[in-house]
Amino acid sequence: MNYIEVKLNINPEFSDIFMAELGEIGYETFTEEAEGLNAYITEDLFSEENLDEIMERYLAMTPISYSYSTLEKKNWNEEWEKNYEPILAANGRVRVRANFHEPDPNIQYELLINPKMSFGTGHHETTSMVLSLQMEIDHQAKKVLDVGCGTGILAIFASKLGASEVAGFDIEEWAAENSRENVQLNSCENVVIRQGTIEDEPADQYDIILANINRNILMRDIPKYVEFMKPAPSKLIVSGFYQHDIEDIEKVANESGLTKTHTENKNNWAAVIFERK
Ligand SMILES: C[S@@+](CC[C@H](N)C(=O)[O-])C[C@H]1O[C@@H](n2cnc3c(N)ncnc32)[C@H](O)[C@@H]1O
Repeated sequence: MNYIEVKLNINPEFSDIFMAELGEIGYETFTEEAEGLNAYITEDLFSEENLDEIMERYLAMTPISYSYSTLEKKNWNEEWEKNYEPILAANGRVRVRANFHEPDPNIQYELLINPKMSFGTGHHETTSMVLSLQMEIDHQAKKVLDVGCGTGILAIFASKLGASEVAGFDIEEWAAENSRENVQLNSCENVVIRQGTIEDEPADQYDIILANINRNILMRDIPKYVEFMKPAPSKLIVSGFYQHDIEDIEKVANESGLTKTHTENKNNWAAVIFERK
């Protein structure tokens, strides 16, 4: 099956919104370029009418234009591979790669992540900082929950670090599907992935909760995450917010009975470990 490559000239601030919109109508993969967003869909699902309908809805808010072309299968693979380089995290102890990259036997942990359209390859500061904070925590025989699992990268790493059971969930169905594919690629048999929010999660108690989401969702949901934490010394690792938001996040966490034990910063992004008192 050939793929259609759609080149969208849009303001990068709108990338997430367009990925969500296009994801709904069958686009599988996205690459962010200097001049906008490239989106890929199989030829049978491509419809210029659907694309125009989305463009019309956003035209009043932001300038948009697009062009498209058919990619032969060979070109498609080249395009995908060209845009995704393996990345090292946690001081070189973790390497995130796709299954078409060569393995590196010198690396302690290799995570196989084919991101499709979900966030989470380790290229983003927040993901790589959470991977690095996970290395600081003993996962052996622990129960772990990954909130907003994206590609499943943090849940997969928890399993590789020795967790006994791992659950992950994401509000987006495509992210849950992509996480399940990546869980299989990494042969992590003790990881289950669900679609939904914390409200949909079956009552359970975890030693470690990972939540790389964003400031507002964390501010709202940290008290709910605490209901899923085992008694002290269970831990919550959060990221997805800026350094200047730490104070607000910490206030909510303190009010829920948590204490900050570690902080990491990279390019203004922050990641924090909280522990139950
Ligand atoms: C910043 S990404 C992080 C992905 C991955 N955990 C990582 O560290 O790279 C946040 C993810 O949370 C999901 N999300 C946003 N709001 C959510 C909510 N209320 N409940 C569950 N997932 C949510 C998004 O769909 C997205 O996949």
